[in-house]
Amino acid sequence: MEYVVAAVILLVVLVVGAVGLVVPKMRRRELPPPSEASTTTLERPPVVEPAVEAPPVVLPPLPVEEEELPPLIQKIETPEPTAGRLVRLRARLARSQSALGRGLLTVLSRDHLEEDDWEEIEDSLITADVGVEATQVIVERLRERVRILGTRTVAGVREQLVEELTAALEPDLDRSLRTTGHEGRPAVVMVVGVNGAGKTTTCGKIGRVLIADGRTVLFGAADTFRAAAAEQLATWGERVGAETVRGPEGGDPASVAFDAVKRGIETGVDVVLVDTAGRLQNKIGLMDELGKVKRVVEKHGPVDETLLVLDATTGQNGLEQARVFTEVVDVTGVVLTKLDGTAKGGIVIAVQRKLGIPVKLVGLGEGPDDLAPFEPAAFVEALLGETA
Ligand SMILES: Nc1nc2c(ncn2[C@@H]2O[C@H](COP(=O)(O)OP(=O)(O)OP(=O)(O)O)[C@@H](O)[C@H]2O)c(=O)[nH]1
Repeated sequence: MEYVVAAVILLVVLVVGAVGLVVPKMRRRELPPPSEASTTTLERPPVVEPAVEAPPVVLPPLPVEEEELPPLIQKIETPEPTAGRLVRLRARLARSQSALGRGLLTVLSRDHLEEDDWEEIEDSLITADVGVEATQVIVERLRERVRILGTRTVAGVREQLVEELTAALEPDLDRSLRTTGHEGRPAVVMVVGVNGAGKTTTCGKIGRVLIADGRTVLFGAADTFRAAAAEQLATWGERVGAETVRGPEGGDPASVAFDAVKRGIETGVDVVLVDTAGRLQNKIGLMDELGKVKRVVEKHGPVDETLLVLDATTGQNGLEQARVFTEVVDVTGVVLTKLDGTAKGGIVIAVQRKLGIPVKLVGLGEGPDDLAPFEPAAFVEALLGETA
């Protein structure tokens, strides 16, 4: 019996041991193939750590790509200061004029100046559009100085030439723009000239000159013949934050000019700039119309400045046009444009001499700030270039 009990106990122990070995193996086989993590989890139950306050994680800022959005309001430009513009733009002039300076100085530096040499000097000046009359005066004065001085150095001759050309440009003329407003009324500037001389462009550039000098401006687009002109002027205005008064295409230019000044009075600007349509001096009807524009504007008060825009590349022909304009409107100043595109810078002397009106501004390129107040001495220096 004892043997039987012992055998049963032994059997039970064996059975339990066998089951203990087999069952875990079976369970493991049922599990999906273990990953490292899952193995760890199975073999080591997770330890519950005591709650500790984790230090704040400071992440570096993510680089944000800034998308360039179109500006809702167009950026208002700050025009270049006007002081020293002519000196800055002198290279434009020198490029096309240096032949004149070189030619004159080469002849003037010769040991003995004969009649032929003086004729050569005259020809150079006439070719540069200085005009016959002015050339004769300049050459006469130079001859006199050379005769008195006797020996000459290149530097000395250059200085004399600078002095004579500057004197021919009448440096004492008042070239300031009359843009001082009146009691409760802005100054009015009218811009006139033949087709394509550069009136609209110049109007825009003058606006920038005035704004650069701290004035407020309103444009009047009285060129109602050419729809693009009003558009062009409005664009100039937008760029510098100036209002433009326009009328219907083909409308009455005098009425647009009148409305522009009226608006200028209401808004209290310093200067109203009135752009007019280009017209040929031989078209009597159009010239009469220009006179009307001026008279209508003058119902508000006198026009302070009437600027005649002349294209320097038209040379002596431009002078005849200019003369007719001075008969119709009282021109108070000349703007000579496109001087960057001609080798005939001497036209400035001829214009002033023939019209007796000061050149107040010169255009030296198509850029918005390529308009400079005219300074005779700086102009002559640029005209002669860095010649030796
Ligand atoms: N190189 C150069 N071009 C200029 C200058 N001034 C004006 N222009 C150019 O001359 C062309 C005619 O200028 P506008 O201002 O349209 O002339 P406009 O007198 O108003 O013309 P109309 O309205 O047809 O009478 C344009 O292409 C201007 O860019 C300048 O000083 N130098």
